[in-house]
Amino acid sequence: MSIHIGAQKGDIADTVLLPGDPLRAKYIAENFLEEMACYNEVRGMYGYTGTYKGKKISVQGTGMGVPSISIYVNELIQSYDVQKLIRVGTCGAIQKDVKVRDVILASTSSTDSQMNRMVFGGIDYAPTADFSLLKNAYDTGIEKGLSIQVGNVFTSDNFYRDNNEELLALLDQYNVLAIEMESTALYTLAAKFNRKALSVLTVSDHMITGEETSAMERQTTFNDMIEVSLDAAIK
Ligand SMILES: O=P(O)(O)O[C@H]1O[C@H](CO)[C@@H](O)[C@H]1O
Ligand SMILES: O=c1cc[nH]c(=O)[nH]1
Repeated sequence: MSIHIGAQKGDIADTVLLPGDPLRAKYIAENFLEEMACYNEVRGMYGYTGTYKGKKISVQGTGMGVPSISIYVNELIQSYDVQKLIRVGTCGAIQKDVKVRDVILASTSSTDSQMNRMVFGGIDYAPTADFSLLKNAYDTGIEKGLSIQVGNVFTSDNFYRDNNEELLALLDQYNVLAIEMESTALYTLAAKFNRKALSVLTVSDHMITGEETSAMERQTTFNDMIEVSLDAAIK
């Protein structure tokens, strides 16, 4: 057991999907995994292990924001030796040609996260996706005929920002596709421990046009993202 995950070693697969919302973890386990069992209920942050197309896969909620996902990624790697970590999250689109329900593969992530500043000080580290996972996910998405975008996302410590309009204009100008709150931590920790990581994101709302999905849709569905992630994980 680790501090925040009540599993024994061996209960968790070496590949783990990571939704921010623990109820999305439950949805994925119940709808996509066979022979699944719940290994974690600590803090309601559900974790499940099952099989997908015969391969052992786990899915673990991470909570929202860099501090929360950092706890789960650290423990999954250091206590359970997890090798491949794939975030299955939601994001708000910035670019006009990115539409609600599109799937984004974050090749890299920019950030205002204080946690990375504490690690890197004055250096601008570039958190980066694992290329093999990114390629597998991209190829899978194209095979499925999805509207799939690859690029830079912005990981913010802040959901409600006072300077939102200025920030969106700046990120738009520099071709950032969308905003979310965890990818930088995932990529930075994966690099630190030499693991493979990818963030697959569904656009849940558009920050320029105001179009959005329902809370229920964010909690469940988004099946394209889940299938792309599971198929990329086992390729
Ligand atoms: O849907 P999840 O994976 O939680 O991701 C996004 O949604 C949350 C904000 O509503 C943040 O965690 C953000 O990154
Ligand atoms: O962090 C996030 C996630 C989804 N939508 C947003 O606007 N921000």
